Amino acid sequence: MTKRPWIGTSWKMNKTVAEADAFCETVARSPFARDDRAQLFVIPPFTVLYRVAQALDETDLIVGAQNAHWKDAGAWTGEVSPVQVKDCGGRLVEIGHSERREHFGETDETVALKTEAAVRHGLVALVCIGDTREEYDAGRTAEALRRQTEALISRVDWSRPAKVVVAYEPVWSIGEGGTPAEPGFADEQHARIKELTREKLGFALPVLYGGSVNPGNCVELAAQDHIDGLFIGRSAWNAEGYLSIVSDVVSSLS
Ligand SMILES: O=C(CO)[C@H](O)COP(=O)(O)O
Repeated sequence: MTKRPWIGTSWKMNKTVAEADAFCETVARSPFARDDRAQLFVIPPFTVLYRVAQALDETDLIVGAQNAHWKDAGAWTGEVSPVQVKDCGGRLVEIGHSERREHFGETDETVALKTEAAVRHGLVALVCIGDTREEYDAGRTAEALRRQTEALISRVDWSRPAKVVVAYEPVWSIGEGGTPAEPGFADEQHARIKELTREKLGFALPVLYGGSVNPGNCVELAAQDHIDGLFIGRSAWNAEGYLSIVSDVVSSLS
């Protein structure tokens, strides 16, 4: 069966309004703006979420937010709710990125609450999990992934349609100084996560790989049996870089 990979990027805390506009213009004009060989997605910061959703409205890209609270509204200064994300045109919420776990107190429990809320509001919950350098060095990758996977699925009402996608992002592979996971190693972890979700839910959740994806490793990573797509940071912040990875991956899989 031919794969239809997810290929997307989070801009993290980057891009002005003008830079966001330029990215969207390039992507919207490209042949990949409407291409059913891949599911493209882009996750801008909140400051331009509405604008990016509008700019990409005529394309097949999914636009999402980098976080959303578990409550619908209320006295939660500095937070944004899933209702507000939807209102801005967001269709996806990224949850539990390692930078939020490390710097903003995100825990397995808040990830579970946010995943449940995003799903309840019909959003795609893109939930990031990953082993830290210490866990990896101690041979505790499997244990870390089991704990985080069990948490993320724990509160969702699976008797209703639920759109949940997992991103395996080894913490040691992310950002400047990160080491991309070897494709074979990544594939083994993806297989593990998928098997665990199958065991618990009766079906396997899609699992994307993230962490130093670049033009040199994207094709091999995307070709792995259990890798359902790529979640890219730095190499996709420039629209041309993003589209070139999309083009390479899509043509290698077609
Ligand atoms: O979230 C990520 C993808 O948007 C992830 O942190 C990977 O970042 P990168 O190492 O800069 O690709």
